[in-house]
Amino acid sequence: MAQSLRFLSPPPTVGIPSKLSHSVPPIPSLRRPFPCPRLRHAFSICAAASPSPDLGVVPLGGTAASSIDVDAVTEAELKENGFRSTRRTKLVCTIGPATCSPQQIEALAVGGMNVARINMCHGTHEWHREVIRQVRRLNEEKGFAVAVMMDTEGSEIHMGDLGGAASAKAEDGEIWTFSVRAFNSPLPERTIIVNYDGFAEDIRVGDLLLVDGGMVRFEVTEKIGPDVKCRCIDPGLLLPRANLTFWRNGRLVRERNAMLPTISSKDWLDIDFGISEGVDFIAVSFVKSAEVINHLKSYIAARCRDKEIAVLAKIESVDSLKNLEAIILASDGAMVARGDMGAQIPLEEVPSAQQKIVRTCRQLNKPVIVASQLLESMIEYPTPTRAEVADVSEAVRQRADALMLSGESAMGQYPDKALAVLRSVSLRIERWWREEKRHEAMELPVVANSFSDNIIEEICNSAAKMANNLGVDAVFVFTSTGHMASLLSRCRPDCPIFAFTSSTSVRRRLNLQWGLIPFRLSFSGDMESNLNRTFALLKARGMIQSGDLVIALSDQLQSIQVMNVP
Ligand SMILES: Nc1ncnc2c1ncn2[C@@H]1O[C@H](COP(=O)(O)OP(=O)(O)O)[C@@H](O)[C@H]1O
Ligand SMILES: C=C(OP(=O)(O)O)C(=O)O
Ligand SMILES: [K+]
Ligand SMILES: [Mg+2]
Repeated sequence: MAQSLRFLSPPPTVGIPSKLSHSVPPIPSLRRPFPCPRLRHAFSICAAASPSPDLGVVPLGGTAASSIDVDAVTEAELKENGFRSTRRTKLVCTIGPATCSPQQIEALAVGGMNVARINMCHGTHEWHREVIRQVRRLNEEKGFAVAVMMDTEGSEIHMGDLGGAASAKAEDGEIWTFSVRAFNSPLPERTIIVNYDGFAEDIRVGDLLLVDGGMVRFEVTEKIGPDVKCRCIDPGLLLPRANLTFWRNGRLVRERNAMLPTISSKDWLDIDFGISEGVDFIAVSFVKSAEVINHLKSYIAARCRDKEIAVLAKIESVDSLKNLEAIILASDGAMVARGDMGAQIPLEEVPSAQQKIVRTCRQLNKPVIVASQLLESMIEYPTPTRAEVADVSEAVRQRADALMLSGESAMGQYPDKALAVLRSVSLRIERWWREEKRHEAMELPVVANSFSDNIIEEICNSAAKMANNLGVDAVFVFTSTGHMASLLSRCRPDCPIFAFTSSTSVRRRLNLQWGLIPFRLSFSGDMESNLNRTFALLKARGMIQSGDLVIALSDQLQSIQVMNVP
């Protein structure tokens, strides 16, 4: 009964559809992210009191006790615009052929990328390894905390690689053959290879075959052994390895393909690769239940005792919506994967599903990413549609932790401009909602499962409330695991949260969460000396000023301190 997926050879790593094949423009001179001449320097900062007069030359990797790691972009933002105007919504960019060079990755980091996503549906391990190393190098050399997210392929049914062509146009009324046969290249005309052996058996004459969630539609007209003949009824562009779903009587068909494993054997190899390269997040495609998340988490825990990798559940299938709460509870975060979700449930149900997922994640204190087609038209055009801006602003208004670019940054013509749009829309909408005081206060259930955790949680809730009522400039939190920072983020306070942690990997993981500005800093159990040193370090760089009002917390001390920076 078990069905298997055959995995077709990966596509050429730099195959961009011909209508999109331009070279990627340099960082646009207009709308430059931050007009800051200091972006070229490295950013481990020495305390003013430090014996070294040379600010900024602490060993890279920032292990010196008297240093603090922060990137130039954050520094410039804090210095020039103040705490209040920092962006709270985090940005994830999918790296692809349009953005894989060191210069392009740096341009994205400078433009506000908090997390780089690599999609294991595409590219080779060598290609992905190079991207991961570039991100790491950038972090080490320039003080960034860009996290790496690996997104698994999952057992989805998808097309082959079009015999090397970058794309193929399917016209209205044309008959195409979808086949599970192994063809020698060149492929016969109008033939598509399907990676799922059970395809011809599961599908029936009269079914609708949706490519890429409905970008192109076919009706099944005939089955001949392994070949399925289909008539194109909604024309469009077929892209290599596009995903396939089939519908019968207005509903998604889930035959034996529903029994395919969530994590395929190829996914396990990719996961081993991700573990050995030290990615920060693994996003699991087509999650159906909490078990698979628990399984992966224990697998990771057994393989890497020293480093933690957070597991994100992609909510995109019918089953994941049914088991939403259990899945989110088991995970370290979630993604609203609207691309496939829109092929699995009626499109008009996607917005309410998004709202529900975002809400559930916040209640359970898990970061959530809203993904797919946020700025789809910017794959080809330099400005977004008004509808896209409205969609982005809705996700910001829902106070999702992060927004994600897919094709816009992976293979579009305007990756930097797309990122700039996410950034400026986020900033504007956040400011608007703060000014209008329009954020509904959300009832936050207790998530702690021990009394001491409960104390920490209450401290965070109270500190966030005090921060709003007193109009403080920032909340400072000294956190070793990041947990206290994330509890503060959950409260979505009006002011930014400066999260100080001694671990570079915790710092990167915190970079996915709403409102957190993560710094790497070694600190002790002595809160007074931590604070004095932190104030001195930040003041020396002009990131805070005497008189700024700050609330300070630490996960080693059960207290809330309110003070002016001396
Ligand atoms: N590593 C890569 N190599 C080649 N192309 C890629 C890569 N990553 C992404 N792409 C391209 O960017 C498009 C959008 O990315 P994404 O949304 O992550 O994938 P998908 O369309 O498969 O869901 C992909 O369809 C593919 O054409
Ligand atoms: C993010 C998604 O997953 P992928 O791009 O891997 O299909 C999605 O389906 O929206
Ligand atoms: K994927
Ligand atoms: Mg998907």
